[in-house]
Parts: sequence; C-alpha cells; structure tokens
Amino acid sequence: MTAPEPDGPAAASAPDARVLDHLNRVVADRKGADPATSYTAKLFAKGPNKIAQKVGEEATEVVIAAVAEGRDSVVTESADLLYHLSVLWAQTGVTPDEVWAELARRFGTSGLDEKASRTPG
Ligand SMILES: N=c1c2ncn([C@@H]3O[C@H](COP(=O)(O)OP(=O)(O)OP(=O)(O)O)[C@@H](O)[C@H]3O)c2ncn1[C@@H]1O[C@H](COP(=O)(O)O)[C@@H](O)[C@H]1O
Repeated sequence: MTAPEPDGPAAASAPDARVLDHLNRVVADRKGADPATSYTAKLFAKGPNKIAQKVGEEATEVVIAAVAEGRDSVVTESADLLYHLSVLWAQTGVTPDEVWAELARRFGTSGLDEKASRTPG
C-alpha cells in the first residue's frame, strides 16, 4: 500500500500539523493577490507594521482566552494567532522550514540548561 503524500490534497483538511504547512503555502500564495478578494492580501497591502500589530493583538487574545474564557476560546484564538504568524513569516521572508528546523535543533536541550548557559553566575 502506498503511503499518503505528506503534502497532497489531504493535507488541507488533515486535523494535524500538516494543516499548518498547507496554511503557510496558501498564505504565501496570497502575496500579490487582490486585497478586494483576500483578507491575507489586504494584510500584506497594509504592510509590516500592521501585520506585526495583528500578531500582537492575537497573542493577547490567546492570553485573555487562557485566563478568562476557557479552552474552546484558547483553541480558536490560537488558530487566529498561528494564521497571523504565518502572514508575518511570509511578509518577512522567513520560511516555515526555518522555524521547524530551529525547533528540531532544540530537541534534547533542556530549556533550563539553555537558560543557565546564558545567565551569568
Ligand atoms: N486561517 C485563516 C484566518 N484566521 C483568521 N482569519 C481572519 O483574520 C481576521 C482576524 O479577526 P479580527 O477580528 O482581528 O479582524 P478585524 O477586526 O477585521 O481586524 P483588522 O484586520 O480590521 O485589524 C478575521 O477577518 C478572520 O477571518 C483568517 N483569514 C484567513 N485564513 C486562512 O487563509 C486562507 C486565505 O484567506 P484569504 O486571504 O481571505 O483568501 C483561508 O482560506 C484560511 O485558510
């Protein structure tokens, strides 16, 4: 039996991390699209400061959801944050693979050890 393509059509609706790769591609494809028909293109047209501001707002909404609204809101606000972060990556020329590689590089290094290595004394 052939394994499903990691990047094939199923990735768009797969309820797992592949959906993030698909989202990143859709977002990157919206660069240069018509702002009248695409929210993403509208954000790109507003420029880097607006995109960064939206990431900050959505991150704050995740925090509010966690402390005051409950887990369902954390899910929806996290999705908003990841979408806007994807727009920020595309706008700054960061590829998702660079972020995945940085996360992979950190496996096996305790956060406490990493913190100690840059804390004097
Ligand atoms: N995942 C998302 C996604 N998540 C959130 N949003 C939009 O992000 C906006 C954030 O909500 P806000 O309440 O902050 O929006 P707002 O008040 O209009 O904010 P301002 O932009 O005015 O500051 C909403 O309009 C949401 O619809 C998204 N828009 C698009 N996507 C994905 O991007 C794809 C391409 O979308 P288009 O670019 O619109 O074709 C879609 O098919 C989706 O897969």
